[in-house]
Amino acid sequence: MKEFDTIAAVATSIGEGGISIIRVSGNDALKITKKIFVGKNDRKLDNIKSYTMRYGFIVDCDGNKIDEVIISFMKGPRSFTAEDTIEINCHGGVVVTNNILNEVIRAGARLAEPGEFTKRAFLNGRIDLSQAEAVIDIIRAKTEISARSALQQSEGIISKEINELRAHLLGIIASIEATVDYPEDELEEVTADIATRKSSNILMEINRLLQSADEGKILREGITTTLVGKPNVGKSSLLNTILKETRAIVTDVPGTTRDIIEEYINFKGIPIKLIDTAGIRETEDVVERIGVEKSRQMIEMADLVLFVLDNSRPIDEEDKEIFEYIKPKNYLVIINKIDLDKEMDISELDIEKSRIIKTSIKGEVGIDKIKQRIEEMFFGGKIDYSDVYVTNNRHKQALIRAKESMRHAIDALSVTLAIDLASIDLRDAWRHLGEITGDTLEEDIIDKIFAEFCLGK
Ligand SMILES: Nc1nc2c(c(=O)[nH]1)N(C=O)[C@@H](CNc1ccc(C(=O)N[C@@H](CCC(=O)O)C(=O)O)cc1)CN2
Ligand SMILES: Nc1nc2c(ncn2[C@@H]2O[C@H](COP(=O)(O)OP(=O)(O)OP(=O)(O)O)[C@@H](O)[C@H]2O)c(=O)[nH]1
Ligand SMILES: [Mg+2]
Repeated sequence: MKEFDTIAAVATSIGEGGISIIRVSGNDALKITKKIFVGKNDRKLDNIKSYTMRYGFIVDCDGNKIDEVIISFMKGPRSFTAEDTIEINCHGGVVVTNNILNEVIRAGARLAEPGEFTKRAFLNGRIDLSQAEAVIDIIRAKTEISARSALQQSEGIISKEINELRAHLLGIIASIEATVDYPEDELEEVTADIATRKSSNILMEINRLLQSADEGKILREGITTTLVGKPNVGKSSLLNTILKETRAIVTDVPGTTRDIIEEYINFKGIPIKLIDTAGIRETEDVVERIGVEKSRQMIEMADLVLFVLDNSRPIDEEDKEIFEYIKPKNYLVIINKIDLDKEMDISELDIEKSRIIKTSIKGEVGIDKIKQRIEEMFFGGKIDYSDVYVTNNRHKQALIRAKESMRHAIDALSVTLAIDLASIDLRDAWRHLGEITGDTLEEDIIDKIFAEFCLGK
C-alpha cells in the first residue's frame, strides 16, 4: 500500500435524510477521529476492532457536542480504499453534517477531491480502472439492468477478459522475439504461422467485445428514442401516455413544445430514454425555430426515431422532408389520431409495412404495440445477463485501437521477413488493451477519469 495523506468527505448526498456518513480514509484516520470523538462512559477508540462500531459524540475544540454519532472502523487493507477508514454516521442534516466534516478537517484531514476514495482503491491496487469506472456506473445506473451490468463490471468481468488477452499477446511476442534472436528461416516460418493463428483468435475476441458495445451503450444510457413530426400530431401526448404522467404540456395549438423534454422509462427492463421535441416546420418565430433546430440535432443522436403522423391530415411536403431526414435512422412510423376520419395516404411515403403502427392516443389504442416493437427491435426482446457487455465508450475506443494494431500485426506476419515488425504491432495492441484496466494509461488521463466522479466517492 502506498503512502497518502488522510482525506475526508461527506459520502452521502447532501440534504435532509435519516443519516449522513462522513468518510475519513488514510493512515491518520483513527488518530484524527480520536481527537473529536467522545465515546459513551469515556470509552476510547484505542482498541477499536476492524469492522466494529462505537457510539458517542463528535465534539469541537472546546468540548461542545456537535452531534450524537455512531462510528465504524475498517482497518486497511480491508476497506473500500484499502486504507484505514473511519465512517462517522451522524444525523442526516445539512448543518450537522458539514459541521462534523469541518471538525474532521480541523483535526488534520484534507478535503477529498471528487472520486478520490475510489482513486485510492485503484492506486492501492484493490481494483483496476475498469472496476473503478464501474463503481460510478452503479451510482449513475438508470435501470435495474444497467445497475446489474455495472455491478458485474465492478467485480472485474471485463478486466478478466482483457488480462487473458494481454497474457496471450505476451506469449506471442515472446515466441517471435525468441525467433528473431536466433534467425533460421525455417523457424521464422513456423513461428509466423503459429503467431498468425493465435493473433487471429485474439482479433476475434476483440471483435466480439466490440460487437457487444452497441448493446452495452444501450444498457448504460438506454435506447435514445426521439419523437419527431410536424406540430400538433400528438408527440407530447404519446410521451405522456407512455410515461403514464402529464410530463409535457399538450394543447391543440401547433408549436406547443419548444424545448427538449427527456425522461427515462423501462420496457421490460430495457431502459428507454424518451425525448419529446418541438414539431418540425418552417417558422418565423425565433424561439420555435431554435426548438426545431434542436429537434434536428436530436434526430442525429437517436438510436430510434418515432416519426408521428396525423391520420386526419394529408401527407404534405414537410412530412416528406422529415421522412427523408429520418430514413437512414432506425425508425418507426406512428400514424396517430385513427379515431378521426382518414385523410392520409401513407403510400405516398416509401415505408416498410412492419415499421408502421397505428394509434389513437386519445382512445388509448396501439400504445402497447409500440412498446412491443421496440422490445423486438433491441436485444431481440431479451437481454442475456451472463454476457459481458462493453458499456464504456473509453473501453470501446481502446478496443478499436487494439483491433487496428492486431490487423497490422497479422498483415506483417504474412510477410515472413517482417515478423519482428509484427511484434511491435502486438506490443501496441497489448498497450491499448492495458488502457482499459489502467495498466498502461498516463497519469493525467487517469486523474481526468476520477475527476468526473462525484464528491465523496
Ligand atoms: N458504509 C459503507 N457502505 C458501503 C461502502 C462503504 O465504503 N461504506 N461502499 C463503498 O463504495 C460499498 C461497499 N464497497 C466495499 C468494497 C470493498 C470493501 C473491502 O473492505 N474489501 C476488502 C475485503 C473486506 C473483507 O475482507 O471483509 C478487500 O477487498 O480487500 C468494503 C466495501 C457500498 N457500501
Ligand atoms: N382526436 C385525437 N386527438 C389527439 C390524439 N392524440 C393527440 N391529440 C390531440 O392533438 C393535439 C396536439 O397534441 P400534442 O401532443 O400537443 O401534439 P405535439 O405533436 O406535441 O405538438 P407540438 O408540441 O406543437 O409539436 C392535442 O389537442 C391532443 O389532445 C388522438 O389520438 N386523437
Ligand atoms: Mg408537443
